[in-house]
Amino acid sequence: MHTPSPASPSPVPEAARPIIRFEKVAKIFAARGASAQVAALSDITLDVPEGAILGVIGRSGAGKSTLIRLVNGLERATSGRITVDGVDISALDEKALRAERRSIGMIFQHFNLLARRTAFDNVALPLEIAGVPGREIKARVEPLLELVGLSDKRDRYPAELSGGQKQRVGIARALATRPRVLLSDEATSALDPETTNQILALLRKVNSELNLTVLLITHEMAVIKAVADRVAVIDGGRIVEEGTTYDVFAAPQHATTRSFLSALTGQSLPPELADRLKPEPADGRDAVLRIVFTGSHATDPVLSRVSRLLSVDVNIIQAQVDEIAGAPFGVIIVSVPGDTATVSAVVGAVERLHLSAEVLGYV
Ligand SMILES: Nc1ncnc2c1ncn2[C@@H]1O[C@H](COP(=O)(O)OP(=O)(O)OP(=O)(O)O)[C@@H](O)[C@H]1O
Repeated sequence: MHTPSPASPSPVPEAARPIIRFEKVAKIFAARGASAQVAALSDITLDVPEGAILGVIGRSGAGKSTLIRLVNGLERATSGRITVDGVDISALDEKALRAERRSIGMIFQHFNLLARRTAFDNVALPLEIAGVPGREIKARVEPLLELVGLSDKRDRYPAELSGGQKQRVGIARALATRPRVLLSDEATSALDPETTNQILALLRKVNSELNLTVLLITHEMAVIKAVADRVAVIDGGRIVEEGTTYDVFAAPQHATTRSFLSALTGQSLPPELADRLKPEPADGRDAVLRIVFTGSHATDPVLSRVSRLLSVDVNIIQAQVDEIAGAPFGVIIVSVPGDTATVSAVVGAVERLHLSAEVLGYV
């Protein structure tokens, strides 16, 4: 049951310098007519390390779009500071902001291509606006079309392209001015799963080949799992959890994170079992445990060791081995006899093998 990720991310050193920084940022939308004011973001402090792909995940209305739009100045912060490569975006006037946007590429859910321009001319547009001479435009656009795999579609109009091809044009256009960072606003939400994986693989490719930092927003944990080195979970305008994708998947701390993770296969219980699960132990009930296998221990024969060591029957209910950020990751749901002594012996034995075990309930 191995789900291949689009590409294996290369680890970003923990100590990489932050290229995008949010420092105590708040955004309040003013009241209008009968609508009250909205605190869209509160106390956001977040670093995006250079060369990383950081994914921000949250439900509808959590503040994701507002957060990403602050980075290229499409929204202005009410308080706090946002810097991109040391430049304080919140302090720029409109003219300086337009110049700065050349170093901040952006791609969109609905691609935002100009219908009357070919693929080539869409990619060329930001260069035309920047006053780059025609010959140089050609020399820059052609390799970009090649990079995104669209050389043979250069003269096609958006209406003649598939969703995935349109997003490839969007990516090439975002890269035209050689940005240092790329913002991705739900770039795969309008695409089917296979095309989503291809576009995520392309993002990973441009991230590693161009050392481009990517800040993406999404409402899908599968996107985070496939492509992000780090993840920030946003809820009600606040970041409730942040860390490497691997650590957050292995040990989610916040209820919102857990609920996003439960949508991924292997994390949640089969519904029939979930319905029967009781919070308290009782005579004759078995305990249901979730054991998470990570890193170098992901493929250890832990269950047979625990079973042999403690002479306990370990019954596997569900098992999945996967890959997150290029490293193996497994989730196994088991049941064991539910008496307190056995449960704590099993949990202790699993933890001594450097894995984590959580009692989900009793059946
Ligand atoms: N221009 C605006 N004026 C007033 N309120 C706004 C404005 N833009 C966003 N909001 C409010 O700010 C909050 C956060 O919105 P935002 O669009 O950032 O959320 P989101 O996480 O991107 O949601 P979705 O996934 O649905 O796009 C919401 O309550 C929204 O109604």
